[in-house]
Amino acid sequence: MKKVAVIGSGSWGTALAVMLQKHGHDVIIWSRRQDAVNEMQKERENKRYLPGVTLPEGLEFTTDREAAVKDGEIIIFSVPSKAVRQTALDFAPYFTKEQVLVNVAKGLEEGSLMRLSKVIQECAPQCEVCILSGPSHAEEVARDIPTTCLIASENEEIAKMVQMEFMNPRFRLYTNTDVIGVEMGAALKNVMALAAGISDGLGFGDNTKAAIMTRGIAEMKRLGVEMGGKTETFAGLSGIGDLIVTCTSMHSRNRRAGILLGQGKSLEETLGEIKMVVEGVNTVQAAYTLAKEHNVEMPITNAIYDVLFQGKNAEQAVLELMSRGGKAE
Ligand SMILES: NC(=O)C1=CN([C@@H]2O[C@H](COP(=O)(O)OP(=O)(O)OC[C@H]3O[C@@H](n4cnc5c(N)ncnc54)[C@H](O)[C@@H]3O)[C@@H](O)[C@H]2O)C=CC1
Ligand SMILES: O=C(CO)COP(=O)(O)O
Repeated sequence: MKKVAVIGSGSWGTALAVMLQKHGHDVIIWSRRQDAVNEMQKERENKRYLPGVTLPEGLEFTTDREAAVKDGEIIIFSVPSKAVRQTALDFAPYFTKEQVLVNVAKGLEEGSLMRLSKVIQECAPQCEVCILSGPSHAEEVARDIPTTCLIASENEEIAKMVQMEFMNPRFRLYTNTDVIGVEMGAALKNVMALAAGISDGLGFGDNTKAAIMTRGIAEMKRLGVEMGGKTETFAGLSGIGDLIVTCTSMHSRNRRAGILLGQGKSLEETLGEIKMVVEGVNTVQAAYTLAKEHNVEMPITNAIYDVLFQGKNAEQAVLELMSRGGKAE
């Protein structure tokens, strides 16, 4: 079993650390906050981000970057997309070329609109970077609920190594070499989860949700393929799989944010209430810009952009989506 370091002590980083430690790895979590480290050490719980889950014996915590990664053979990056570049730059001097970095954040970099594995690779060119993605809420993975994900890397050997290390009877991993398709699916499904939540918040039904998911995956695929991803990846775990879980689960931060928006709360009020990262908000802006740049039709994305950033009434946005000219499927 390889030693694992987890950078970031939010819900996902903590859940992965708990799961890997319980299944035999030696895991250390790096947090930027000393009070979080103290609490996790003393109380054996991450009360803010993963309440109700006991942190297993042996799981360690630190705020010291060098100490966090010096023995780690696999390093998990689990900070929100907005923090990925700075975190990678801060850690880069301590990484060695033997270490494999696994990004688990789902989003695109604000401004550059880059995929996150590219951002990390740019900051730490000495390391292999791969991606863990798929339908996997932290709240369930931390409780050993059977989950399937994938490890994506153009280097299949690296993907297989991480797959073999991280797999256990409660956490099944597939490999995938379509890094672009995987990362675009992971990022764009959060936009659709906002849409699904808004629909729920407006009081619409299962028909509406099915429409958002089906037409949503169509536009996710259009942009993803235009950017170099493969069509079939969008039918897999990091496409339709993650779309299903995020659009339907009450664990989803993006869906819950959508529900509040649909109920009439402002974006500011909504983010204040969720208290965890809602990646779809930044991704809507990125996807909106990329769709324009690549001349790809993304009606649901555009509608969510208008609701979030142009003050459009959500019900009006739905009406406009439904009243577009007739099309062939
Ligand atoms: N929570 C989940 O079930 C899953 C989350 N993800 C992705 O993982 C990423 C992290 O999400 P969560 O753990 O849910 O977030 P979270 O909201 O639970 O925690 C965010 C963590 O990042 C830290 N943080 C915030 N700003 C930072 C900065 N500038 N520098 C360093 N650390 C910073 C916070 O202190 C906190 O520990 C996101 O991209 C999310 O989409 C992916 C799969 C599942
Ligand atoms: O990516 C996720 C599940 O696969 C988590 O989604 P949320 O960020 O919406 O909770």
